[in-house]
Amino acid sequence: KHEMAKAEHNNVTLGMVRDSLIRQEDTIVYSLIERARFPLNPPTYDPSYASIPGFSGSLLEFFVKQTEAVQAKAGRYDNPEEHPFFPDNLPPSLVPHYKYPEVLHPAAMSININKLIWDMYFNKLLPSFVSPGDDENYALTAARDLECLQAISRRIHYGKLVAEVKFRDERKDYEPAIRAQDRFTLTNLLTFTNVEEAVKKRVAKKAMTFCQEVKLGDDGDKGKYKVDPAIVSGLYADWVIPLTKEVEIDYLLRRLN
Ligand SMILES: O=C(O)C(=O)C[C@]1(C(=O)O)C=C[C@@H](O)C=C1
Repeated sequence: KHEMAKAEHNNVTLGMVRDSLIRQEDTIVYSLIERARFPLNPPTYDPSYASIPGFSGSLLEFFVKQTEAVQAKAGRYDNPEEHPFFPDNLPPSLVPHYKYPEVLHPAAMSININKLIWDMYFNKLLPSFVSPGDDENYALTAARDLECLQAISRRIHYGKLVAEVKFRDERKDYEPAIRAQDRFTLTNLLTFTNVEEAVKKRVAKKAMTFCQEVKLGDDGDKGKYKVDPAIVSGLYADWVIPLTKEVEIDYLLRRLN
């Protein structure tokens, strides 16, 4: 009974959640375009380059840890949609606590797959969409990387909310699979192949639209993109959608705890 009251009170629908995922596609595509303005800039990631007093690690790690510390103090991680990449030793929020509606099961707090997202981004994605080379803009490079990581992380962890809404809509189907801790059945229940196909197509189309050079007059440069649309749809097919589903399953497995 308590659960029902909560669901009604919060009233989030699958349509609303999907609208947010669609809007987040824009943010992800744009963040990749912004990063692609710079070449790979390897020293950004090289611990022996930075030699920052009192810090051992790369310039990127320094930038991300310091930025997350400031954002934590400003309250960013009070928002259940936000997940830090370095959650250990983050300073507490210094601002008045905003009471976000409690939509998710408390177990949601223990799910953070940013380590996986970090490795995927730096090992697989980044080398595939930036040009090799070095223009020495390391601070800007680190800032653009963090924007990409945060946008991708927010989208993937949104799976918690997607799963919660699906669970509420079809509780009697989900409950037995959760009690049995049956990943296979849960995967089948939460998968909508047609939706996944539409996401991939739409993302490719957005990449084609946002990534083309806008020119007045002749269209001489058609086919030249700031980020290859195939890489963006590949990112979704290989990583974003599978990891969103992973978060959904991780969440559902704990949903009755
Ligand atoms: O829209 C959903 O239902 C989701 O769970 C999100 C999503 C996605 O990542 O885009 C993941 C799994 C579904 O098969 C379809 C789409």
